[in-house]
Amino acid sequence: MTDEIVKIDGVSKRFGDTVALHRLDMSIRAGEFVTFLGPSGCGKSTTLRILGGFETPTTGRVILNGRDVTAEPPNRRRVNMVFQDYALFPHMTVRRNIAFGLELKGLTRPQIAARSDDLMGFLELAPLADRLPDQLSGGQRQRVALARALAPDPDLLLLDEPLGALDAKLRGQVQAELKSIQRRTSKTFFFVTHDQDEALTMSDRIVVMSKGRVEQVGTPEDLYFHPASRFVADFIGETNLIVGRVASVRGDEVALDWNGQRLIGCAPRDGAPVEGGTVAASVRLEKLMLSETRPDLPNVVPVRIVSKVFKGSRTEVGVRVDGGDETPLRAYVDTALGHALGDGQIWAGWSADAMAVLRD
Ligand SMILES: Nc1ncnc2c1ncn2[C@@H]1O[C@H](COP(=O)(O)OP(=O)(O)OP(=O)(O)O)[C@@H](O)[C@H]1O
Repeated sequence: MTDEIVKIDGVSKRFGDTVALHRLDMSIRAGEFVTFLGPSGCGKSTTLRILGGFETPTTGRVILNGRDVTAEPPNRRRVNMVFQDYALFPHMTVRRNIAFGLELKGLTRPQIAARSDDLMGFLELAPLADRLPDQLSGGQRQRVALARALAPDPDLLLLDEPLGALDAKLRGQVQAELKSIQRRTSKTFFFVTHDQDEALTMSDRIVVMSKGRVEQVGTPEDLYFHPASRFVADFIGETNLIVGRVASVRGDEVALDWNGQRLIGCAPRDGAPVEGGTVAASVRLEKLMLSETRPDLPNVVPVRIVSKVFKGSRTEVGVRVDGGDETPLRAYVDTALGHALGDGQIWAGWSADAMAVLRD
């Protein structure tokens, strides 16, 4: 990779008997927003701490901008960190908080003032320059923490669940802001979270982790619409899991027998399933179409409505194959359509591309 800024080369980490991270190989491009996503204990913070130099890997190397930094302490790496609680100095003004790292680097006063002013202008903090952290809102504090971390011009910015302390509404705003700042600075962000919404909203690429191993790496769209495993399909968004028998495999196309129906889906990218075996497939709720007339789609099943849950502009409708007793399929439909659909038999349909056959 020509514009590679970080190379994680065979990195693993063991704490006594616990393997926090199995062998990890990965490359990060300059200017990329990469998110490590996974449940508590999956090894994401360990990876971040190894990149920052706060933890030494048991095996492997960390290459930063072409230089092996595995044995170097945090202050010798061009890496900076934004913490969950921002760790702003409470007795220092916004300006001093931002300037602090530059003072440690031994820059001259005019250089420090120029750099701090630049960043405060860029992040719209200038009017707040003389305030103390407790006179700021959560979103403003987040911007100061970012400005302080960006001030020494690091090659890599590490963000460990930095939005965890914000309430849901503010978090949405700050996510958009953070992504926009990352784009405008072209800095490489390594973000850690267990919140799938956050990961989908901001990342160029997401690494889904489970038990110290990478489950799947891909763009948000990739992971959402083409999850490779049951773990990823379950962890990211809401989905219908359809478990069937593999009737045939032709290239990317997999035919499944399910509930007396023949369904067509697409094979996982890392290998086709075995004919005759049992597999699960994922169909997102918004990809399942409901209509009173039979739709022209590769997957069409006759169903009856068993539940309707009002969710504002859309309604979640549960349907069951006519006469079947399997777990209902769920679909998001426009609320007006949800009202219009009656108790009689209707059709559920979806495209082959909307049905991702899963690895396990
Ligand atoms: N210093 C340590 N000593 C012993 N075990 C540790 C240490 N740090 C992490 N672990 C263990 O390593 C595993 C991975 O931890 P890690 O903090 O990387 O997970 P995480 O995905 O970041 O979880 P969380 O979201 O809860 O922070 C866990 O089983 C954890 O208990």
